[in-house]
Amino acid sequence: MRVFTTGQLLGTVVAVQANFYKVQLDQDVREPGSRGAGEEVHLDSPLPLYPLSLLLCTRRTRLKKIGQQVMVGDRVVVEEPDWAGGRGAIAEVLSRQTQLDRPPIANADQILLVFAVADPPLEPYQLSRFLVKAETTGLDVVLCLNKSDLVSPEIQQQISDRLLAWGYQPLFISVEKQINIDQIAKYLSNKITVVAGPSGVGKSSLINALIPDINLRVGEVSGKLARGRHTTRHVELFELPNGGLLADTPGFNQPDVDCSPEELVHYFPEARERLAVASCRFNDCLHRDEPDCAVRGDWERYEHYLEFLADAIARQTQLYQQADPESTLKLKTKGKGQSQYEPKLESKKYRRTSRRTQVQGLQDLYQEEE
Ligand SMILES: Nc1nc2c(ncn2[C@@H]2O[C@H](COP(=O)(O)OP(=O)(O)OP(=O)(O)O)[C@@H](O)[C@H]2O)c(=O)[nH]1
Ligand SMILES: [Zn+2]
Repeated sequence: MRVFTTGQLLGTVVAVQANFYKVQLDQDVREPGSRGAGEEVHLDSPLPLYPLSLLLCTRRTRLKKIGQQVMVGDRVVVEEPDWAGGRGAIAEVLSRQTQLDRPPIANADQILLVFAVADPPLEPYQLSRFLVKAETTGLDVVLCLNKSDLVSPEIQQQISDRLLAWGYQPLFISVEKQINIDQIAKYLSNKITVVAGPSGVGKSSLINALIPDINLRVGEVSGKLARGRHTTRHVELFELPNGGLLADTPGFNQPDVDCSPEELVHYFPEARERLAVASCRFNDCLHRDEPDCAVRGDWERYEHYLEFLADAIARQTQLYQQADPESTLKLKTKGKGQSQYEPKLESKKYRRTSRRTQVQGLQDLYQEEE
């Protein structure tokens, strides 16, 4: 445990409920030999209401005054622990390594994308969409394919080869047959991981397998536990037995890829690979039918790229129109019959999005299914 000064503790915010923050301390203060703050705790005294490594905290007035928000995943300094009551106060928020705004999660390291090889069938286009969406966050993407018990090793090899060409190495698992669950656990250890994937692929089953006592931890939620099904923006981090935290989120079906047309290409590893060794003739190439394009070619997902690009352009046009309905959009024609709406005046609001804003775009991953 990193002790800043006497009485200060370091921990991670694992849940936010109204103005209360559930903070998991870095070390269970009951452990013998742990220092600081724990002096008043006697191991033989009656058990407090709260586990000692978990404190329900408020936010110091000073933080409110400076407008410092506290998010799930935040690393915080806790003061004035009241061990008997399981309470404390957040005095400081350490600077964030990463930040997702929708859902609000600080310091996530990676996205665990869960799909199934069958039941529901693996849909390349849907998978592609999820992958691109995940790439827009800037976090690492771990792809795991569940229900491997339902297809032969030959089929698995075919899927694997295909996805390798996309730039991803899938991990085949089966929650039901307990295949490669320990492998997944290794990937997740000591990291903050956001779980995502369509409905019915086995996310709940996987989480239950990874965290056997999760039912106890989410005892207040009834029915299908821990999936946050009844809340839109509720995010909770669950502790993995071997260290690390898992952000469970509601399922989602077809996430919208909401990036600009220019940046889309960077979310395809295959295209990135091409651009690493060659350049397009034009700086603002959108890789459609421009001459001397380094990206266009016979890679499987090029078709997906074109479809997402059309969406991105349509969305951008709509944005411009919303920004200034009076503005006359002129249809700019490029090369052979290729056309695109461009505003006459560049609006400051819509200049190229920064990496920072890109990182905020997970919203659609977490839209609740109807
Ligand atoms: N054959 C097989 N079935 C599995 C496996 N893992 C999960 N299932 C089944 O798949 C179905 C869906 O599993 P869930 O864990 O509810 O899937 P989910 O992704 O959480 O679904 P949502 O809650 O709708 O997002 C259940 O009937 C599971 O029993 C597996 O490895 N093999
Ligand atoms: Zn190009």
